[in-house]
Amino acid sequence: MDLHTLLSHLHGFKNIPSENVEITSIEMDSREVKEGSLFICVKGYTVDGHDYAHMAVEKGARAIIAEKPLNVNVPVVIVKDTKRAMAVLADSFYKQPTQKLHLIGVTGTNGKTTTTHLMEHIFKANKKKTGLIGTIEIRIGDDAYDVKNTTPESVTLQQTFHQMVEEQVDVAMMEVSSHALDLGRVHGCDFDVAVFTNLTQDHLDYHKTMDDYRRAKGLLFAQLGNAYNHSKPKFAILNVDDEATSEYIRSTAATVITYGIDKECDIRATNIQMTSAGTTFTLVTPTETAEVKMKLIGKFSVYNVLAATAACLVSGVSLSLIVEQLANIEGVSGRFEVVDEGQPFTVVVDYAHTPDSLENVLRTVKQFAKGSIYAIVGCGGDRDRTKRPLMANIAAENSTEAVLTSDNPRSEDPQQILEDMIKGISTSNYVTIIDRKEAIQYAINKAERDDVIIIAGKGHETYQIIGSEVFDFDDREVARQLIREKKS
Ligand SMILES: CC(=O)N[C@H]1[C@@H](OP(=O)(O)OP(=O)(O)OC[C@H]2O[C@@H](n3ccc(=O)[nH]c3=O)[C@H](O)[C@@H]2O)O[C@H](CO)[C@@H](O)[C@@H]1O[C@H](C)C(=O)N[C@@H](C)C(=O)N[C@H](CCC(=O)O)C(=O)O
Ligand SMILES: Nc1ncnc2c1ncn2[C@@H]1O[C@H](COP(=O)(O)OP(=O)(O)OP(=O)(O)O)[C@@H](O)[C@H]1O
Ligand SMILES: N[C@H](CCC[C@H](N)C(=O)O)C(=O)O
Ligand SMILES: [Mg+2]
Repeated sequence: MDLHTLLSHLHGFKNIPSENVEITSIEMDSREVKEGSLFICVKGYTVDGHDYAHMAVEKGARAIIAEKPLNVNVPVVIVKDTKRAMAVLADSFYKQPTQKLHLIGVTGTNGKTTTTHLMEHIFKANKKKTGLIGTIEIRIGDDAYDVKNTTPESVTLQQTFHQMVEEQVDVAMMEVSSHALDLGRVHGCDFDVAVFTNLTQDHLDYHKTMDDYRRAKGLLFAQLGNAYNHSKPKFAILNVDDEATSEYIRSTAATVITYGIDKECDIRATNIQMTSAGTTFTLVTPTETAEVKMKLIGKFSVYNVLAATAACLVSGVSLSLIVEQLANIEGVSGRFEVVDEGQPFTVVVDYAHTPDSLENVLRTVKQFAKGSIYAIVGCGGDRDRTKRPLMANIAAENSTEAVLTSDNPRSEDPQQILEDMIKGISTSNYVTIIDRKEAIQYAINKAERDDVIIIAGKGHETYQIIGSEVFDFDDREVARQLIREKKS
């Protein structure tokens, strides 16, 4: 595509350079630039992409998009906000792929990965080719690709949608993080369905206040229906039991479908019965009622199932197929994943890394545990510090013994993170063990028949980030090995 055609998609933009050039790719990282690239300079949190413009030109960039004049010998197009321009240009370069897909976006503090994976399972059973973008990986059909972020930057995102269109994907579902909404990564995406799971504390390092965080998530619902194709019906699927929903209802032009448990709504679960082996409930929609039986447990799982069900229903899947599929869903990698080596106690690996998710998961364990509960918990470095004392307190209050340890300390001192955590605890039922493997070993050595060990925070992650080094570490593998050692 040539530069002039590409720039014509920047609405109202007049500052078009006289020289036209052929553009063969869009890049925001100078290291990725190839002959023919358009390089977009983005001011980051670590460095400023403008400082890499020369390197980009040396590597073959034919034009630059920047926020200030640059002394280089290729056309420089100056815009106010390169990130937002990048999203629009990427959408145009890849020929508006989201207009050709049925696109479902899921936002909320907890449950995004779980909800999108439930939907993927149901759509696949409905014989649709699926695309999935989120924390664990990108999937197109059955092919998986690694990801760096839950919601990728716009260029990667649009390129992924383009690949999905090429591979004839029918329905795409993605997690939309608050960072992505705030940073304009999904600007220009034509969502057909937007789902809200819940809003509780997280990411206050980035958003500063809960109001800012709530507003960022709300952008998904405000954006819904404002994009290109107004003739297609748009749906906002909202959790009626969450306080933020009333604001999101006001901010969207789409048809609102509410779901929940406690309050009146369109898609509701009643008569919820739970054992350690699974959950049953009656699912009531405006037109149908069905009995759901599933292996997932916890009230939070019922919410995720309702959200996924609502999104599938408005996308044309029958309730009978949804209910049939819910019965055989095993769960999502690293979410309440049981490590079973035949030991007489239970070990669960879970991705709870926020106060609310930790409380939900520990309360669920408490409901069924016959013996002691060991809660192994850490808090990420370079992330929301205010959640540390809250999470430690929740761990101590809802367990027999909390084992506080490291969870990706990154550039921070792990000992300091533990000290931030223990400030929230007023009881004495905790130990601190910096080394995560030793922490897991401590609990496994202590566990007796019927006890439950919950290893929280890392779920599917297969690494531990200490300083700038990334070490192999998989809670499930470490636990498995230690259980075997204990048995022998
Ligand atoms: C805070 C944040 O969002 N950071 C993202 C940001 O990094 P950054 O601002 O540090 O980038 P930078 O290193 O300063 O680089 C600035 C620019 O210079 C360019 N550059 C840099 C070096 C070079 O040699 N040449 C060059 O051109 C970079 O490509 C970039 O365009 O841009 C990177 C490139 O896209 C992202 O990968 C990175 O996400 C990091 C990994 C991250 O941890 N983000 C988290 C906070 C995040 O976004 N999380 C959300 C939510 C997670 C959830 O709750 O599920 C997510 O969606 O993942
Ligand atoms: N609906 C929910 N409400 C509260 N907690 C939940 C809910 N669903 C899952 N959880 C808890 O949160 C953890 C993370 O779930 P999941 O990965 O689905 O969330 P996410 O929103 O994708 O998280 P992230 O922001 O890290 O991508 C789970 O392991 C579980 O402990
Ligand atoms: N997407 C979340 C994941 C946190 C997972 C936890 N293991 C940590 O590293 O803090 C984040 O980057 O804040
Ligand atoms: Mg996720």
